[in-house]
Amino acid sequence: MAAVGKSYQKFNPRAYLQNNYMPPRANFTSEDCVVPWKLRCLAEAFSTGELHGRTLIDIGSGPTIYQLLSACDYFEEIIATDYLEVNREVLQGWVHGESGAFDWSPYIQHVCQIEGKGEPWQVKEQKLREKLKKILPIDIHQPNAGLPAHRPADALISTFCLEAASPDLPSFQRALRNVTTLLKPGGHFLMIGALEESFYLAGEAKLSVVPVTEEDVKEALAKSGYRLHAFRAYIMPPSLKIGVDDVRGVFFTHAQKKL
Ligand SMILES: C[S@@+](CC[C@H](N)C(=O)[O-])C[C@H]1O[C@@H](n2cnc3c(N)ncnc32)[C@H](O)[C@@H]1O
Ligand SMILES: O=S(=O)(c1ccc2c(c1)CN[C@@H](CF)C2)N1CCSCC1
Repeated sequence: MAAVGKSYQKFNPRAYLQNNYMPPRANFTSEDCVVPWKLRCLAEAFSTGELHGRTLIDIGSGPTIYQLLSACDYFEEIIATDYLEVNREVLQGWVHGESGAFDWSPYIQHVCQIEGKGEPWQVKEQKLREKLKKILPIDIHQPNAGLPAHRPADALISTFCLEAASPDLPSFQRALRNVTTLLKPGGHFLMIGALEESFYLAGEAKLSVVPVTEEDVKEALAKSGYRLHAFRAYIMPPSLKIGVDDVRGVFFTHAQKKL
């Protein structure tokens, strides 16, 4: 794992955000685009009311918060985590409303629109800032993902982390087992990730990704003691392949840790 950690030392959060979360690659013009698809998967999962409680932990948050927008109405506290201090600092900057922080308002506006509650986006933004109580270091390859002893979380979320931080499939499966120890029995886990991706760029950094298929993800979840509620896949259109990665598709999965 030392090699993975070393490769992340050159990870540039701003380049990463540029490559994946800014127009033209990231756009909301059509519900068929991948960003609306991801946000809709998350909004629908939380709208069932099945996921709620005291604490939600986001595994490998990176410099992004879009993945937490639909969660903030259902949890008292949200804990973001990342391996890199540079990413934790970017998140802290957004929480504090620092000038120069990434503008997530298009994402917040879109989520308010699809949630259909008439919630002003500034209200949701402030709510998430208040709920984002901790931003902690994490290493998914360590027991308990290296987090300090903590009451089991009521739910976990993770987006594009496990496959992007694991050199091979056994490592991916072990990492899932490690993060699962953070989740209470009966707790829910929402994961979004890359299908059959082998690399991605983030400035100077070229990161290796373990290519996973739908079957690989389902098998890993079963091995970690989850019951699968939903699995959806989005196939990346050729227009979105611009060289910053070789992702073939995106998966969304909703799983529940067996009692
Ligand atoms: C592709 S980014 C995903 C960021 C964000 N969740 C998103 O949806 O865009 C992968 C993240 O995994 C983090 N990471 C790398 N190695 C890790 C490890 N061993 N444990 C936990 N996170 C790690 C990186 O710092 C990076 O923020
Ligand atoms: O949401 S995405 O599907 C997305 C978003 C983030 C990532 C990937 C894909 C693939 N590489 C990951 C590296 F691990 C990061 N998307 C890619 C097309 S443009 C908008 C963002």
